[in-house]
Amino acid sequence: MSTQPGLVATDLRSSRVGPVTLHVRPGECLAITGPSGSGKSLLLRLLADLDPHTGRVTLDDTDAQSIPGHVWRERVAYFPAEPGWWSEQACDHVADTGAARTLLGSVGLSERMLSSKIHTLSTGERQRLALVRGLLHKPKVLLLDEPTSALDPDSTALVEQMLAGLKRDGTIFILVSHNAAQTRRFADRHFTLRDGRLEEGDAP
Ligand SMILES: Nc1ncnc2c1ncn2[C@@H]1O[C@H](COP(=O)(O)OP(=O)(O)OP(=O)(O)O)[C@@H](O)[C@H]1O
Repeated sequence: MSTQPGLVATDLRSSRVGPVTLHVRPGECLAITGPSGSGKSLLLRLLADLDPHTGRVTLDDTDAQSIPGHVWRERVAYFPAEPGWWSEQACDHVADTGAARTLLGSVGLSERMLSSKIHTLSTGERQRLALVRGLLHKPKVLLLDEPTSALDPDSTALVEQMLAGLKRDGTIFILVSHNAAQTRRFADRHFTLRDGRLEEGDAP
């Protein structure tokens, strides 16, 4: 049994962010707000071990440095505000179309979308497809960077509903969002990133 269940960052820092120390427990969502350019995305990238840093990050006592980077990022998945694509065909990004079908439906997308080319999809469709792509690995931590910025209110509600189910099942969330109403709805604790450091406060 882990002695510190959840995601723990200790004295995490890079040239632009930190030191940051935090502990997010299973089923908890921590929201991070702060001015544009304050380093919110960079902090998510440090937690996903995508950029050079010092300090330590563990998930259920497993140190990020003790397992291969791609395995860490399947468990601690970073969803950037602008997802990248490595193939023109949508289906190439989804290994298990059966599992994808249910997830696509839950965020208001049709399975037919998998036969589309990425550049023909709308920004909001790409945003939801990127979410589905990452969720197929069943991550224990979701690092969400403006996850519904391109979505209309109905699609946003669907995405939040799907994410709330994962949260109830114990998935950990760190949500970066300029959408104050969304962070109030979804997050349990609220932080602002100021001068590279996290300050806990009230819901915005
Ligand atoms: N790869 C990089 N190399 C150098 N500087 C970078 C790099 N990525 C980001 N920065 C800089 O670091 C700072 C923080 O960027 P970051 O993307 O984390 O901001 P943010 O708080 O997420 O902003 P926003 O709310 O606009 O998304 C910015 O000044 C940005 O220009």
